[in-house]
Order: sequence, then C-alpha cells, then structure tokens
Amino acid sequence: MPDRIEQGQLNIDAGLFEFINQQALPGTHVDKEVFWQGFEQICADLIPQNKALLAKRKQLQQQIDDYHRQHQQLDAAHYKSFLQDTGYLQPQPDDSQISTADVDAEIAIMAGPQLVVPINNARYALNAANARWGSLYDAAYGTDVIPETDGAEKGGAYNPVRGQKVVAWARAWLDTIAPLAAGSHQQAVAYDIRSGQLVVTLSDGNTSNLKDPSGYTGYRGHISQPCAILLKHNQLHAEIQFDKDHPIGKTDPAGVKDILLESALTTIMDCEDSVAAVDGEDKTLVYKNWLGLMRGDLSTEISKGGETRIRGMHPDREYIRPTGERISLPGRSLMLVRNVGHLMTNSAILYKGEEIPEGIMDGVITSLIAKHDLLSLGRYKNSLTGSVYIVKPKMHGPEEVAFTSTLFARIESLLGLKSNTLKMGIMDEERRTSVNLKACIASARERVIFINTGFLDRTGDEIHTSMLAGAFAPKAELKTMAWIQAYEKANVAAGLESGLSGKAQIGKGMWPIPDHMADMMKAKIGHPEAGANTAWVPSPTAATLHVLHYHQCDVFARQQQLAAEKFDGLDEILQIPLLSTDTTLSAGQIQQELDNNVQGILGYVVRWVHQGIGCSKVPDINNVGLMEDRATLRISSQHIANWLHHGILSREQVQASLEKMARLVDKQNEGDPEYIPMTPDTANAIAFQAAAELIFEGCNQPSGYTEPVLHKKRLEMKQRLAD
Ligand SMILES: CC(=O)SCCNC(=O)CCNC(=O)[C@H](O)C(C)(C)COP(=O)(O)OP(=O)(O)OC[C@H]1O[C@@H](n2cnc3c(N)ncnc32)[C@H](O)[C@@H]1OP(=O)(O)O
Ligand SMILES: O=CC(=O)O
Ligand SMILES: [Mg+2]
Repeated sequence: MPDRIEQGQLNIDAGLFEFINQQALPGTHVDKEVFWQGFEQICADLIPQNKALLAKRKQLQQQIDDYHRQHQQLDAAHYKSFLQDTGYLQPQPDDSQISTADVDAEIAIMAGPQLVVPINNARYALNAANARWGSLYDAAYGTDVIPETDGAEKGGAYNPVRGQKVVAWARAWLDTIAPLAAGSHQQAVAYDIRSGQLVVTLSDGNTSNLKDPSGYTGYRGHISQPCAILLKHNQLHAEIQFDKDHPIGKTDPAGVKDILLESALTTIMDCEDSVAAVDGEDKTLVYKNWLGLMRGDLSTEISKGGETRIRGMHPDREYIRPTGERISLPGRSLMLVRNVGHLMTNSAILYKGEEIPEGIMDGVITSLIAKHDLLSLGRYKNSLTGSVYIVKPKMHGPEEVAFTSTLFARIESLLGLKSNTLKMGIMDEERRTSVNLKACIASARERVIFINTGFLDRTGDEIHTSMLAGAFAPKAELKTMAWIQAYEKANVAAGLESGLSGKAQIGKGMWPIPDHMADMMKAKIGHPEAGANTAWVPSPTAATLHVLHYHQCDVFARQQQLAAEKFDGLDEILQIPLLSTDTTLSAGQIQQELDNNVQGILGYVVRWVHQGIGCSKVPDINNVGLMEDRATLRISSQHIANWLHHGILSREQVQASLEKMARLVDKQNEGDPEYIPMTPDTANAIAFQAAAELIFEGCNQPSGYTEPVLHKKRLEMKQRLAD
C-alpha cells in the first residue's frame, strides 16, 4: 500500500484514508466522493482565513512588544486605550445572550465534575467514560482524604482500621447527600423501604425518614431486602449498596458494602493539551478511539495484579422507582471532544502540498465520527438530544470564535447535519478572549455550551503577551495576584450575564496535583461557591471526591445570587503580574525557581518527545507529583524565557540547571523499562534539545506555545527510532 493517497488537491496519510473510508464513513449516509470533495473545498475556503487569523495574532503581539519597548513605566489608562486602538480590546456587545438548543441535561441543568483524559490512551479513556459512577469507599481508602496516621496506614493488604475510618467519613457525607429528618447516618443500623419511603433505623432504636422524602428515588434487588437504594440530591444520584456477605458489608451494622456516587457527569476526550499526536499515524489512533467511544465498542486488554481482563464501556444502570416503574440511568459520562486550536498544522493531510490546519482536520473528522452517535449506529447513546460537543481551545478573541463557528457550519453542511448540531465549548484561556469574553460568547451564541477558565494556558499567555513589560513574579505568586482573581470572577459574571445558567456550563480549571486529594477537598469547594457548575478533575477518583462539593453547594441557587452582583474586572485583569519593584529575590530563591521549572520541563518533555506521552505526573522540586501537559509546559518555559530576557537568569545558569536536572529526571524514571534517558550525551538527546529550545527560543514561540517545538522534536525522534 502506498504511504500517501492523492484525492483531488488533498494528499492523505494512507492509514488515515483507509480508516475514514472503511470505518468512519460507512453508515453515516455521507458519500465517500462527496466527503473528500467537500473536505477539499473547506480547505480551499477556510485555510486562508485561518492563516489570516494567525497573522493577526502576530501583528498584535508585535504592537504590544513595541508598546512595552517604548513605555518602560506602565500607565494603566494609556495602556488600556492603546489596546483599544489596536483592536485587541473590543467594545462589549449590547447583547450576548446565548440561544443554544438541544443541550443534554448533564451540561444544561446538572452540576458536577468534568473529567479530562488523553483520548489516545484507550485504557484511561474507557476508565473516564465509565467514571460516571465511582465508589466513595475506594476514593477515600486510596487517597489522603483519610490521613495515614494512628494505625490507618494504607500498606499492602486491607487495613480494617483504615476501613473503619473510611466508613465513618463516608457515612458523615451521607448526612449531606441524604439528610435525615432526625439523627445521622452514622448511627444507621438498617435501611428499609416501607410504603414507598426510605426508613432508616438508628442504633438507639429510633427510626427516621429522609428530611426530604423525595431524595429516595429507587432501589435494586428485592423491595424487602434491596441490594441498592438510589438517592437523589441537587440533581445528582448516589447509591447505598448492601451485601451482608461482602467483607465490608459483613462488618457494617446496616450491611452497607459501599456508597456509589454519580461522579463525572461529563468527560472531555482530549485531542489537545494532554496528547502527543504529530502525524497521520498518531492522528489515526486518536480518531479510532473516538469512533470506539462514539459506537460504544472501544475495548482494551488490561493486566493488573496478575490478572488480565477486557475493559469496555459500562451499560446503563437499572432501578425500580418507589412507584414500581423500571428506570435506567446513564452508566457513562456524557462525552465531549476537545479538538486542537487554530495554530498547528499536521502532515496527516496536505492541501496543495501544504499541511492543513489540524483544527480543521479535527473538526471535520471528529464530527463525522460523532454522526455514528447521532444516528444511533453503536451500542450506546452519548447525546440524547442529538448534539455533538466540541471543546475549542486557545482561541484569541471573537473573530477566532466566529471562525470556529463558520467551520462548524461548513462541517454540518458537508455531513448533512442540522444547523447548530455542533456545539462549542469556549476555553477562556487566552488573554484576548478573557478581555472580550462577552463578544466571544456572542460570536457563537447558538452553539455555546460552555466557557471554562483554562487558567494554565491563560497564565502562559499572560507571560508571553507582556514578555517585554518586565520580569514576572515567581510562578507560585502568579496564582494569587489580582489579574487571575479578576479573570476567574469576570468569567463567571460574563457567563451569567450571557444567560448560561440552566443552558450551559460555566467551568473552572484543572486540579493539577493528582495525589493531593485532601487539599483538593479544601480548595475545590471554591469552584461551585464561585458559581461554576463544573470544574476539571484529573482522574475518576478525583471526580468521585469533587462531586461531594456539588452536594454541599447548590450551584444553581448560588448562580442566582451572583447574577445580581455585576462584575467587570477589566482593569484588574489588565494588571500585569510583574515582580514588584520593592522585591529583591535572593540567589537561592532564583535558583530554586529555575530548578523547579527546569525539572518540570524536562520531566514532561522527555516522555513527550522520546515516548509520545502527552500528559504525565512529574515530581516537582519537593517531590510532589504534578500533572504536566502542554499548558503547564508553556508556563514554565515562558517563565524562564522571561527571567532570561530581563537578566534575572543567565544563559549559563539555565544551561547548568538543564544538565543537573536531566540527571535527576533520568534517575526518577529508572523504573520505566520504556524510558529513553537524556544523559550522559545530553547534546544528542532530542528531548533535551527540545527543552533547551523551548526556553532559549521561548520569546519567539507564537504566543509562547510549546506545540511547534514539541511536534518538530517528536517527529525527529520517531524518525530516529525508525532508522
Ligand atoms: C491544562 C489542561 O489542559 S488540563 C487537561 C489535560 N490534562 C489531563 O487530561 C489530565 C488527565 N490525567 C492524566 O492523564 C493522568 O491522571 C496523569 C498523567 C496526571 C497521572 O497518570 P498516572 O501517573 O498514570 O496516574 P496513577 O498511576 O495515579 O493512576 C493510574 C490509574 O488511574 C486511571 N486514570 C488516571 N487518570 C485518569 C483519567 N484522566 N481518566 C481516566 N482514568 C484515569 C488510569 O486508568 C489508571 O487506572 P487503571 O490501572 O485501572 O487503568
Ligand atoms: O486547558 C486548560 C488550561 O488550563 O490550559
Ligand atoms: Mg489549555
């Protein structure tokens, strides 16, 4: 078979071509010839627009750089009017109300965690799809929400002391999820269904109904001895499971073996920040997994603890209502797909000999694949309302949002989809989007299903945009300064003013410390309290814990309160978070900041470039594992580039740190048999070269993005491995 196929003016990777023709198109009522001709026409019409938008980004950045060269001391009012004059800052629209229709309940009227997962990792992607339901006992037992003190250590075998603490902790949560009219679930010794009501018997012999009897919504098993009782609170379900023969149920006075929580209401299958996909081969895997998820037949073999089994997608869950009627609840998370942004191109498809924008390719192909769900061609349904949810990242301002909308309209017409079938999640993660958010929303008002504060990319863009304004504050401080508080608050305010409540998600960003769940439990209650009806979590376990926050806080009521408080925040958002002039950093502080950033960069980049892994847990300088992806890399590399540019660091110092940390990172990865080290010959290690380029050429990367270097170096590595 040839490597590439010519189709009109398109030149397509043969593996991708075959996948589309033989797996993605059949059944969709889209004719092969019509598809490829239409795809070519979309390229002909939209590639020039895409290029023009990127040229505009560059031009605005040059104007901002020139401004900072000419104005060492920033005058806030003058700076703001400069941004208005250039068109960076646009007038607020009079009306930004959205009118999105046919949105699934999980997005419109339910509030809960949003899981994100690299789509090219089938094992994780399946786990994520199934993370709609999670065991609260497992989530507590396996994480630090139960401290490993006083005999409650995790150890190897099951520790009954820890087990008891887990049960007490989880029962305490039942008092939030299903409060009793009198007493506490901590004293429950029996759960019975009597005359259609849940009756809880307590250890003192008293009985209690639920404070809100409608919180009991069903059961499984026999009514006189149910194996599960279904609860509902704040639109979220929970299941108390009983089994007196089970090792845990046996020791529980009420025979409770577990509490299952409806957890990740939605999952973003990510083709972007957490993925390394640089050519036709990689993109084909991405699209194949998406097809498997849309048809419900994705599966993979898993070996764990000496056992091998097949992981597939979970079916829906069956219950009997108190009225006797049979019902089923979704067994899987509602899936969204994150396409890539407007910047990158990919060799998987060429148009007139040039790589086409990867965002156009993702848009066309992920939508084609989603048509399998729309036509119910697979085992399970994803959207019950006939929508396709595409998250579009890294857009700069309203024109770029409008361009995505144009692309979606063209795709709908190519695939024979009803107008506005393709919905849009707008990542508010570039500064030009934050400062024009309402205009961005208005530009896609019939499609918007979310706005989300991607604060990681947003921090990277903050540094790059104002690279020449001065040296930035240390990374940890950036998260606490006025600009970011205002950005988060203004995002919610814009969402509420644009009528998203009850129609779409107002989302908050990722918890990037996957093993620190106790800290997450303290911090992430702040998200629903701030009016966000969803927020990102890095794992199914985190989803099962974070959902507790949506039981604690009725977000939709909170949104009503907040809607009365107007907030603009533009002036604070425009406050550049520079190192204050009265701060002098010690040599030790500077070195620590540098080493920490370099360690994160190398730890992430080496797996990306040498192994093709797009998201990793990488230890920081204090040995805390951090979720690293393209966006966190953008921050670290831009931060060092900024300090280099302003003379806080020297090139030699950075080079020395790179060498030192490469040795450390190699050591940290010793246990991975697939790992390809960078030392001793760092100059010849492609990942090491990539890290150095990201830093030393950081000021010249478009918007400070890391993809151009990562893609180039990964392609080089793939070639080296193939030779
Ligand atoms: C800025 C942004 O764009 S943020 C969005 C992009 N980032 C992400 O999507 C992060 C998603 N999370 C991840 O990729 C991973 O959790 C990482 C890389 C952070 C950590 O991965 P690991 O070191 O392998 O995690 P760890 O060893 O603790 O857990 C592995 C188990 O958890 C599961 N798991 C971990 N993360 C996820 C996830 N996001 N979805 C589903 N399952 C997951 C795995 O399936 C595995 O379980 P299994 O053995 O039963 O298959
Ligand atoms: O995509 C998310 C981010 O924080 O960046
Ligand atoms: Mg991002």
